[in-house]
Amino acid sequence: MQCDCDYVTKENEELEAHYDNCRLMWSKLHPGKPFPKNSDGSIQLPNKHLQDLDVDILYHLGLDTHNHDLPAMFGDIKFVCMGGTKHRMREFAQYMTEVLNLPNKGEKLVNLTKHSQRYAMYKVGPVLSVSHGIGIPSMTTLLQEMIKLVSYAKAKDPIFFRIGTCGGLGIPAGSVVVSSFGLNGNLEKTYDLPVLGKTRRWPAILDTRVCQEVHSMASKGDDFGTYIGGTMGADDFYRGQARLDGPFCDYSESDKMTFLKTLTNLGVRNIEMEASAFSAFTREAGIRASIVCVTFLNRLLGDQVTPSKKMLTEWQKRPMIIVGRYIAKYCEKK
Ligand SMILES: O=P(O)(O)O[C@@H]1C[C@H](O)[C@@H](CO)O1
Ligand SMILES: O=c1cc[nH]c(=O)[nH]1
Repeated sequence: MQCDCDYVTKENEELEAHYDNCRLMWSKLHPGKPFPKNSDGSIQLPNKHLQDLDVDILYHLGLDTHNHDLPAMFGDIKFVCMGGTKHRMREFAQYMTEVLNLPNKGEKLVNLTKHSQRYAMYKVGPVLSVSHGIGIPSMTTLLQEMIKLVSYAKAKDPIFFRIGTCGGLGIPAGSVVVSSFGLNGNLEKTYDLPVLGKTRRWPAILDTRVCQEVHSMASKGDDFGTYIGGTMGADDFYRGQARLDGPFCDYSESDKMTFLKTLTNLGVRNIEMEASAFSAFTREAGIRASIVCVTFLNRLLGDQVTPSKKMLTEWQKRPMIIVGRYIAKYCEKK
C-alpha cells in the first residue's frame, strides 16, 4: 500500500508499509513538526477509510459532501475560530464583520449548522466562527468535523483558534492568556484517549510562531495584560480543576494549593477544559492553531466565579480583540 503523502514515503521506506500509522510515524520521526499538507495548502486527511465513502455526512454540522458544495461555501476560509458558547461565537462573527469592514456588517447572521441544532456556526468573509460547547468530547466532535469540512472545502492553510474563558494562575482576573502548550489533568503534555480498548496519547503541542505572533497583538494601550503560558485542559470543572466548591471533595485546601503551585512551576498560566485535545488534534491534522482565553478569576485566590455578568461579558471580548487584530493584520497583508 502506498502512502499518498509523497515526501514522507520518499524519506523513509518503512513508512510505506504503515499507511495507517503514517501520522504517528511522522510525529515520531519529526517531533514537533506538523504533518505535511497538500501542495496547494489544503488539509490532507490521513484516514484512508474516507476514500470508501460515497458521501461523508458531517452529522453535527448538518452538512454533507453530496448536498452541499463545500468548496463553494467554505473554500475561502482562512480562520476557524471556536469557543464554548453560541452567543460568544455569534458576537465574534459580528465583531469581525466590523473589524474587516465586510459588506454584511450589521446584518443578521445565519447559523449554518441550524439543521443539526447542536452547535452554531457563522461565516463572515474568511472567518468561520463556531461554538463547541463545554469540555473535550463536545469540542473534539466539532473539531474533527471542522477539520474534515476545511479539507473537503479545499481551504488553504487555515489557522484554527480557540477563543475561550478560563481560570488563571497568579495573574489578575480579566487577563488574556495565549497558550504555549496544552497539559492534561495528569500534568502531562498530551491528550489521552482510549481507542479500541487501549489508551492512546498525542502530544499537545501548539504552533510557537502563531503563539508569539498572537501575543504580539497585545498593545500597551490595552486595559488588560496578555500573557503566554501553558494551559491545562481539565476533564472536569470542579475536582478536575482542584476546586473546593463542587458537590464532592475529599482533599484539603493545602492539597489544592500544592497542586496549583505545581502547575504554576510547570509554566501553566491557566486552566480550562479543551486545551490538550485542541492542541493535539490540530497538530495531528497539520493545522496551525492557537488558544486565547480570558481569565475569570485567579485560582490562587479562590474557586468561585464572582465578577458580575456585565463584567464577564466585557472580559469575554478581550480574546476577540487580540484574535481580531491578528486576523485583520493577516488580511491587510494579502
Ligand atoms: O470557551 P469556554 O468559555 O466554554 O471555555 C471554558 C472551558 C469550559 O468549556 C467552560 C467551563 O465553564 O469554559
Ligand atoms: O475556572 C474556570 C473558569 C472558566 N472555565 C474553566 O474551565 N475554569
